[in-house]
Amino acid sequence: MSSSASTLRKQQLTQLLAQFSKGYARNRPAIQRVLNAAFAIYAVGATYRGLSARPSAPKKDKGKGKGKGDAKDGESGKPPRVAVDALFYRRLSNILKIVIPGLTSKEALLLVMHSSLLVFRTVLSLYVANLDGVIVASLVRARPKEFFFNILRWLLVAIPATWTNSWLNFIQSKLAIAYRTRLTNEVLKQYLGSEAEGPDGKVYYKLANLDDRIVNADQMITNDIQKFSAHLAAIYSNLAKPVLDVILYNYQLSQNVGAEGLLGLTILVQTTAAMLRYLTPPFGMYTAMSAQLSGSLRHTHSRLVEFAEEIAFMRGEETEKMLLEREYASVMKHENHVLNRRWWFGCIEEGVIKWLWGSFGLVLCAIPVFFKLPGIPTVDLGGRTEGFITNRRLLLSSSDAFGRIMYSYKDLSELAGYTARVSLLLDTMKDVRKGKFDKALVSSATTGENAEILKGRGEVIESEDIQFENVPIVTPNGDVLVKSLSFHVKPGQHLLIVGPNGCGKSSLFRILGGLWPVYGGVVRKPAASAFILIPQRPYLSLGTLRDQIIYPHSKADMEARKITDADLFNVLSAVQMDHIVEREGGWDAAKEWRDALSGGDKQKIAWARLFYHNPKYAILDEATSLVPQEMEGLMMQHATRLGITLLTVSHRPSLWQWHHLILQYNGTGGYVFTKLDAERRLALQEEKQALEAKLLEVPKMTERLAELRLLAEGRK
Ligand SMILES: Nc1ncnc2c1ncn2[C@@H]1O[C@H](COP(=O)(O)OP(=O)(O)OP(=O)(O)O)[C@@H](O)[C@H]1O
Repeated sequence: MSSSASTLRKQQLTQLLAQFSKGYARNRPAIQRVLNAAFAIYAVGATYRGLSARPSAPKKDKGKGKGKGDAKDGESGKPPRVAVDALFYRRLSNILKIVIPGLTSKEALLLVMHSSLLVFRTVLSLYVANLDGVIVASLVRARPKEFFFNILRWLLVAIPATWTNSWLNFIQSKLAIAYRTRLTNEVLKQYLGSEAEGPDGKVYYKLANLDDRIVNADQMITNDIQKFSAHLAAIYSNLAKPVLDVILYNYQLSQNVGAEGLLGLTILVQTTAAMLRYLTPPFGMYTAMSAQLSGSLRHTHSRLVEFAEEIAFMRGEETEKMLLEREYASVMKHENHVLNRRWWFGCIEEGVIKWLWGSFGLVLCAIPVFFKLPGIPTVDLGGRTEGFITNRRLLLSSSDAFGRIMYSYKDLSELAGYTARVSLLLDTMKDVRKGKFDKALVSSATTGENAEILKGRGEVIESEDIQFENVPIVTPNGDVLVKSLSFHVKPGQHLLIVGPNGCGKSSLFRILGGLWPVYGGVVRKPAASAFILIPQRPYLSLGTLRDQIIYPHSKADMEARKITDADLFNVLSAVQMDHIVEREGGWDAAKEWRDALSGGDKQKIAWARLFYHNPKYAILDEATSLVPQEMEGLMMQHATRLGITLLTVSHRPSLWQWHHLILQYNGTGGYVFTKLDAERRLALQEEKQALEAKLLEVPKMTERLAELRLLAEGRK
């Protein structure tokens, strides 16, 4: 009884299975369609999930401004927090708005061309995969005519294929250049924002002096932007094309071997891919760190070039070498570490992507050979070979495309690294333009009255005169040099500023020039264009001799002012430098003027520049320290004759006679502002010096007196 029941159950089961396979075979085309559609959705979804943001790590620096945390991490030697996360996509989308400003922009057009070519290339590849199978089949079937005809087709396909690849590379490079240009233009616009923008300008100065976040802006603007652009241009083809390829190749493959096999293969590939992704080292962080370290090394080298003379005289070679070696060693340590991680990751990657997935694929290609698939007719040896070759090629292309999606995660991480660097630059510039600075403060800045001063903001009002009313002088790191400074200078009244080193004499000029913020009180002053500064070591630009005198004007500006070379010659005569026109080879001679002129000559050229511009006010910061006294007198006289009001910092008493007012700092936060009676002051100075000289004699005289006393007493 029981055995007949089990036989019945078996029969029922067999019937059920037969019904199922009949039903499956009947509905297979529909099932295939569903599986294919599911695969396409899955491929896009998996790629999206793989590339989409993981939640950013929580910020430790709560309360600080946006971007500050990253910046601090980046520049303080700690690894910057860089990953393919929400923060990366936010940063990237901000930068994308700059590099692709609109749908009708050149960049958008290039992207459309690029995408069309990518699709075209995939279609060609599908055609070539089929052709490959057909060629081998004609070989196996020993049909020479068919074989040669197919070879001809192969050669004909090569024409658009090679053309497409060349075009793709060309357009990708064009895109990289276009991105770089957009980004560089935007950065330069903000970096060198003109003074017409008022307090928002002079970002290059503020980045270097008022903020600690960026130590090597030059490296970021040149190298990092270029690398970012190249990566961004490449990532599109590295991602878009493989995703398209995976879908199209797999669709074609599923037609040949059945969507079921493909489903199994996908499950296996995805499992190993997840493992691979888990093992991927943080390449984004490595890239950002690498850029930061090499920037720092370059910065140290550029300091050596800039201060070569000073270092040579100080015999500082050993110290500089040590500094350079230390920087280089940090770069190398990091690069070696990255290299090691790349090495072992490369082994695992190739093992999995090429070999393991390759074996899965071969099994898949064998399905139509070993199993009879419903809906696919039985074929001869040639047909089987054709199918195998085509499938294998499709599979190789598909696994190559999938591999590229995997590899592109690495590219994406690197792009995240460069995106972090470029964003740091853009964010810091934005903050600096808004007057938000991030600088290490001195300890006194956070206590008592000083902290109160730092919280405040003063008022700047445009006026003909220069008037400070209760204005504190505060350094960028929060050191309060003078708590409340008040003085008033009218046009024509030359002001002399004196005081011990580091008391804030030049800092006053930085406030006048709009470089440092005003923390309190009221500053009345003309626009920054009414000032010309002559420092002790004047700046000489790249360009011709003429450019040195008229800087920052161009020759066109000069001509627009109706000034000729003959006028410039007169300007040079005023500082007794007219001979250099002939000596240096004419007005259009261009050289490195920093090296071609002596220290005193540079100061005289800067004075000539002052006479050319003829501004309302001249700021002279030890501007005559290297010229003879009689020359100094001539230059002062000429400036006064032109109606330029002088604001002078100098330790030379010979300059006193040219000034009407004096602002004297005492070095401990106090000051005296008064009329300068040069004659009286000189007389007092002379008397003081005479007394000091006499005082120096006192010990000698005391000693001699003691000797004389002994002699007088007859003891010697
Ligand atoms: N960019 C800066 N960042 C931080 N501190 C600065 C900066 N520039 C100047 N200081 C500080 O401000 C203080 C005053 O400098 P300032 O150049 O005004 O001195 P000074 O009176 O002109 O001295 P000297 O006669 O030696 O030229 C100094 O302690 C200096 O360290």
